[in-house]
Amino acid sequence: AGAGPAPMEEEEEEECPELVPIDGQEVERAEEAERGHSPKIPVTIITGYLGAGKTTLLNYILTEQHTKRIAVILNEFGEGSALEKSLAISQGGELYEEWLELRNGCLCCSVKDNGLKAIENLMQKKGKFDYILLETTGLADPGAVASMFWVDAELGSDIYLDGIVSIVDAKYGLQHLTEEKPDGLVNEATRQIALADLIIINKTDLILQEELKKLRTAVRSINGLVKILETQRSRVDLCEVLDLHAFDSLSGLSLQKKLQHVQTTHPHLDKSIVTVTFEILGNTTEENLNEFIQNLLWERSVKDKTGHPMEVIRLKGLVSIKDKPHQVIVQGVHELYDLEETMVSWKEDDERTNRLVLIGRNLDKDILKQVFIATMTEKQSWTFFSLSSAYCC
Ligand SMILES: Nc1nc2c(ncn2[C@@H]2O[C@H](COP(=O)(O)OP(=O)(O)OP(=O)(O)O)[C@@H](O)[C@H]2O)c(=O)[nH]1
Ligand SMILES: [Zn+2]
Repeated sequence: AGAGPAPMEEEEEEECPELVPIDGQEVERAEEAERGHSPKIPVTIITGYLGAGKTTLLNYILTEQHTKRIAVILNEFGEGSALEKSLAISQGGELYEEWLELRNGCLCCSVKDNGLKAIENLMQKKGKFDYILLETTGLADPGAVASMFWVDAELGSDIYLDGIVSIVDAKYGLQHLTEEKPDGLVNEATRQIALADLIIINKTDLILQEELKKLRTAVRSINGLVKILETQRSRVDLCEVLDLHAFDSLSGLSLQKKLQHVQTTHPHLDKSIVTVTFEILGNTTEENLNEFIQNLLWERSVKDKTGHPMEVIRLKGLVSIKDKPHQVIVQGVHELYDLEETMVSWKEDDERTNRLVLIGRNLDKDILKQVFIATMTEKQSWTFFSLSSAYCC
């Protein structure tokens, strides 16, 4: 197995946006209010294996960030089923804490039925938050939680998913990645890396440079697209963590830049989750693109050479749809996906192209390319599917 691609953050110095001054925010709010709606509130999901440093990161953010009113939702599982969740709100350095009562232990269901409602109620009582941080339990699949917020945004909620941040324990990260699961399931640590929009390798004080390099290579082999930071005590530049806009069309421009650097990776650890990326010139149609994605994510009918269905955990891309003047961003998390037109327009017809990045298992680049090309050229029978659909256990 070759090494992963060169870490892109070294080539591509992404400028850190300045924090918006308060009066700027107020102007923005006033404008929004005039238009009759308040700004949507971002949710950042913070995931990572047990003890990786999630709470340390939350506390760091709460102490560093003074201009935003941040609500923190902790999804800590106790001994039995989690019947309560603690919700902390920070304002001007003070921390309020409340307990949410949840009907069952499943965060995705309970937040949906009850948690989001609880957040809304709380906002009515205490005034709006500017930001929500959600710490998942170390064993959670962030995909389920992410899907929920993502779907909810489509349904007109005033909360939207901003990004998934995964913290990796520098000392035990490699060990977590190699953990065997029954039934050959992908282990949690790997899943958390595959889904992340940002990875923070924390506790670098505990390991040698050589070990850190190994871990970085393993992380990169799983997710060829993600930005990787290394920290101690989860101390990061907040602009690297907050307001990533990883799931909306605003990420169109930055994704375009990133897609230039991402490379297909090679299986590194046993569970062979890899990143596959390819580019195909030309136009596709919305119907054909939907069919391609649905065959992949829903039907699982796209198989590798040995007949195993390809399993996609995360999907991102910029594609060209016939007759659409702008690039279209494709986003997928597990079975959920979404197409959205970006602000980036195609300058000339001869540069129209489709770039996809898939993270998952049994992914075969050549087969994927062929299937994509086929859906571009063949006339598919017209079928109606809604663009995204809610999934929940
Ligand atoms: N040596 C070292 N210890 C750290 C670092 N960051 C956090 N810790 C410690 O690691 C322990 C776990 O950190 P937490 O922030 O509670 O981790 P967590 O991911 O929230 O843990 P759970 O919620 O239990 O899954 C705490 O004792 C922290 O003080 C670091 O960079 N270096
Ligand atoms: Zn559920």
